[in-house]
Amino acid sequence: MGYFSCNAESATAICDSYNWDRKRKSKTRRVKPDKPIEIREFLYDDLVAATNGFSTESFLGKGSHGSVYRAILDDGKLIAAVKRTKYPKQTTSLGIRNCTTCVAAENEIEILSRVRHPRLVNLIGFCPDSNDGKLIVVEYMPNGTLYDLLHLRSRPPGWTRRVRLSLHVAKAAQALHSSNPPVIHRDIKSSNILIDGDWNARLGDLGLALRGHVEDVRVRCTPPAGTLGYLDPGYLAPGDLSAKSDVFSFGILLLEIVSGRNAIDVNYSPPSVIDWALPIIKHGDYAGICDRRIGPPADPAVIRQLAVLAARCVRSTAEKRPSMAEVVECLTAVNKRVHAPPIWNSMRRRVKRVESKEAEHRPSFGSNDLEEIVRSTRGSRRKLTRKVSSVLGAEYESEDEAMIGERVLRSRSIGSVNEIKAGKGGVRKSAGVAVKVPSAMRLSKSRSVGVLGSPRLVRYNKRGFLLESVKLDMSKLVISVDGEKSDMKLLQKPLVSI
Ligand SMILES: Nc1ncnc2c1ncn2[C@@H]1O[C@H](COP(=O)(O)OP(=O)(O)OP(=O)(O)O)[C@@H](O)[C@H]1O
Repeated sequence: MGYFSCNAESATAICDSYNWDRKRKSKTRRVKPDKPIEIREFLYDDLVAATNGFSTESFLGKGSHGSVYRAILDDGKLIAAVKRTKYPKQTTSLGIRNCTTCVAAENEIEILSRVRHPRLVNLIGFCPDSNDGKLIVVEYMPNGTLYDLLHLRSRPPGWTRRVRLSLHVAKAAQALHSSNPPVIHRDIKSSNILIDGDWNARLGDLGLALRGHVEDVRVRCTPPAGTLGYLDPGYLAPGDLSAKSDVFSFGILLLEIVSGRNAIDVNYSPPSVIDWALPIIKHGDYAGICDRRIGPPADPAVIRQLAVLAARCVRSTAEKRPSMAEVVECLTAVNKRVHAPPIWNSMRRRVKRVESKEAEHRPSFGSNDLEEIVRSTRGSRRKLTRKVSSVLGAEYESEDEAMIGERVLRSRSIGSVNEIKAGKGGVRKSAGVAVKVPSAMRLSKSRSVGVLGSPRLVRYNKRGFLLESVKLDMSKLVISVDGEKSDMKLLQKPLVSI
């Protein structure tokens, strides 16, 4: 027997339960009898005491259906969250059926009393005799919402955490979809994802959820609902609803997780994350949708798979979207990848670290027309050698070797410009740039350390610390070295005075 109404005195607190997992019912396995979900009934006064009279100190947040408070119960042994859904004043007992707030509260209790999962914000109990509204007691989530994590924290989460949280949400949605009868959440969004004490994501707020098969009268008669920005555009009438509407909302959430931008954000053009991200993904510029605060993940396959998955979830034809089970499978693979990156990723990360260190010191030259050349100041080669070797994790016997070492390694890691080999003088070409190279001087004279195989001009101070690093546009640049005693000059665009 399940829970039907909180108003009924006889409301049953023990309901049918662990039915989300189809595998549990597989014929090949011995099916254990389902453990009943225990739902507690709380006294109003106990909840008032547990929340210190619904005080501001206990206040956790406010949603469209009421406020949420932290409650200390069972002599401090249980910390829970109490959702206080206030009924509008004009609501009479007859009007409760038409009051969306009342329906949402009833609905949440009814569904959560039948479905339980480690990735959901599970129901602990309720208070049946509150006269001005409903009190729902759910598991307390001490680390806020995914929305806070993505948009309000000063330190944004990294890729490992983002992928892990996405997988948790997908698992929660899959659990709902695979329960019998299925549950469609209808309001998957970052503010409905709560973060528990172990930093796992939990899907909460089942106020709009629908339990039943799509052909059931109740499902067929419930008007569309959801949150703008996450709502499936194909869900215009009750009959359009399917689990794929949740998949759409999840796709938007995934784009939000990857990009760190809101589902609708007027600071972007276009404001809708889907209109903004899809053209970029279609061009194959997966890194272009990454949250700029953290940059793309070390392994490009991670962002590619996330972007492609999100794009599949938000397809306009619902049938073409993957099922939530498929989404879980895909994210499980991405999660493995992001946790155990290939060995070359560590190399890539080290090079990135070097680049970001350079960027910290980079002055703004007011021009983007710069590509890569490397140069050092006089008398600093020994220090430079040390710096380079420490960065690259290798020691070099001589300064010449160090320069060649830096040139080759940089060139490989960036992989964009041809190498210029040290040796006899003459004119060499690299990436379409003519470089006059005097013999011997490049590496043995202290002033100029030569041209490296990457389009960046770097200046060091006397102590060998990086002062500036400038990108150069190789197509507009000619570099010449005026004999053995002089430095390199930029002939066409003297943007940097050395
Ligand atoms: N179980 C919980 N544990 C801790 N804090 C919670 C919990 N549930 C909700 N909150 C906090 O209360 C706030 C309001 O939650 P609620 O679910 O009522 O609304 P919402 O999801 O933010 O908005 P809406 O009702 O419009 O969907 C949340 O943003 C969160 O900060």
